[in-house]
Amino acid sequence: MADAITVRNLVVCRGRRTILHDFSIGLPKGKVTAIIGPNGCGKSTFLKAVNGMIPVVGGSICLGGRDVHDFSRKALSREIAFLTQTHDVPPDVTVHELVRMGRFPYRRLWSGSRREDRDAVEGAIRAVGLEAHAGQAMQHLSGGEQQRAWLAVLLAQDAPILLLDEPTTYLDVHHQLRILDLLRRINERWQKTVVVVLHDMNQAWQYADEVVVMKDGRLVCTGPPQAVLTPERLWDVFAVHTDIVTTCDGRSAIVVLRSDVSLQTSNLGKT
Ligand SMILES: Nc1ncnc2c1ncn2[C@@H]1O[C@H](COP(=O)(O)OP(=O)(O)OP(=O)(O)O)[C@@H](O)[C@H]1O
Repeated sequence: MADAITVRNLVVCRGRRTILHDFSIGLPKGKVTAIIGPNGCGKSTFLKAVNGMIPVVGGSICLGGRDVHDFSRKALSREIAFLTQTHDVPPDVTVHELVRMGRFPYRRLWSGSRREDRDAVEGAIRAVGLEAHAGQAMQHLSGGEQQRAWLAVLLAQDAPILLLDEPTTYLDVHHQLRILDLLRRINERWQKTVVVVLHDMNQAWQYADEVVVMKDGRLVCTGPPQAVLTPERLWDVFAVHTDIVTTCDGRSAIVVLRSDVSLQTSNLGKT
């Protein structure tokens, strides 16, 4: 299986701190890869580096043999669409106007709105189920509706690689699964490469072809969910006791039994 993104010996620093240490990985083309790891381990930093948004101190990040830093911003946006964790929306921008911004990589100077742009925007709004809100200002939408609007921007961008940083934050459980189903469908129908940061290990278990486990800015391991998300590893990485159970529909799932309370309570008396 070819890699859509090849990362070799990546080192990223923020200020004086090294956040990613000698990080090497291949993210397989046409697959759904979930990245999991504790808060602050460098997941967002990794996605931002892949999207060429932050400087790297060492190593390389290549798309089809070409370093991401050799692409112009517009050319890279035709290859990678990135849904960040937080968003700033200019006041009074409607959902439709926002999603139209996803077509920026295809705009030419002086060209008006083309039919394919309009189709892409309307298709993306439909895909996330926001048709009824298309004319509404973003600031009047709920957190979950706003999140779906941002996802529509990503879909309208129509890049072969989608990077998503916690796309299910703010969503109720129904919409979380709807978004993950949608990503799966997009992946299967158009063979897009999806790389998604998830905190819910069961979502990674169910939706990902590959899971990347990170800790302290380093790669712990990568592989199919069942091989990677073992109770032993989840203990090592998250300090939680888990079990793998069979559900009533014959599938398997991870159950979190308890966290290592002793680790937390032993610190309570310290100031
Ligand atoms: N601009 C910055 N300046 C300084 N430190 C930063 C900056 N951005 C991130 N960091 C630090 O880098 C580390 C990794 O942050 P990052 O956001 O990549 O973690 P994460 O794994 O995505 O965390 P979370 O699960 O909480 O979203 C954190 O300790 C964070 O404080």
